[in-house]
Amino acid sequence: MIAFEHVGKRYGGRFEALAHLDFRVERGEMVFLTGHSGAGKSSLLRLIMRLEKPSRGRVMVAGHDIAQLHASQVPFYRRQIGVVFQDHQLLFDRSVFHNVSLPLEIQGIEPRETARRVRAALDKVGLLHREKALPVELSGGEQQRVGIARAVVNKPSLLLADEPTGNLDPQLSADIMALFEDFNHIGTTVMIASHDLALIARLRHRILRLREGRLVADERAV
Ligand SMILES: Nc1ncnc2c1ncn2[C@@H]1O[C@H](COP(=O)(O)OP(=O)(O)OP(=O)(O)O)[C@@H](O)[C@H]1O
Repeated sequence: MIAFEHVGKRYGGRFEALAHLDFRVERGEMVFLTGHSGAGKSSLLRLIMRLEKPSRGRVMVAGHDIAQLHASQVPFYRRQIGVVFQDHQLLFDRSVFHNVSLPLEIQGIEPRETARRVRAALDKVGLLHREKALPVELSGGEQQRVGIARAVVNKPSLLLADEPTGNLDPQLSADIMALFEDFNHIGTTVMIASHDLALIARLRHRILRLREGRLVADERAV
């Protein structure tokens, strides 16, 4: 699904945020990405989203070198990727329903189909009964689940998350990770950047460890 081939990323002049990255993630895998602050986790995810291009090497996704995509193809490429952020980036003047429907509205999906898909996504994250609520009326964990519903409403084949439990207490963090596991069980490839070492060690998935932009360990659960 994802292959990094000798990938390096420099910002500006000489600073190397990522270097010599070589790894593959197979379709249907669930992988954690960890490392200290500044190790390059977000940069790596931004390369997969094609928000950045590598300075060296190739990032292959579903068999394509994504640096070669024409600008007009990039929106279609991104639609197969669901993204969850730490601060969930919800629109606070829109209901839960409308936050989740936004990606479908942008694509021009007709309203009845949109409503069906939004409710299916909200159902999966356990928030169907909150569709009319505004984000401020929800707890932090519920807000993050709205962010996840929005990320999966397009049924992406790849789900990326950048510190999705960063602001949550341990129980809510475990609940959110269980939700990612549910999506992984139905075939979605999942990659999660997290520095919550205790939590990710318990979950027993593959862990890629970055240190100063290099891959220093690739640990598979036994
Ligand atoms: N757009 C940018 N321009 C210049 N430097 C950048 C840019 N984005 C990231 N960096 C630098 O690249 C390095 C890696 O940053 P990155 O955000 O990928 O790390 P991270 O592991 O996600 O850290 P954190 O957990 O703090 O978000 C850092 O030194 C950062 O300052």
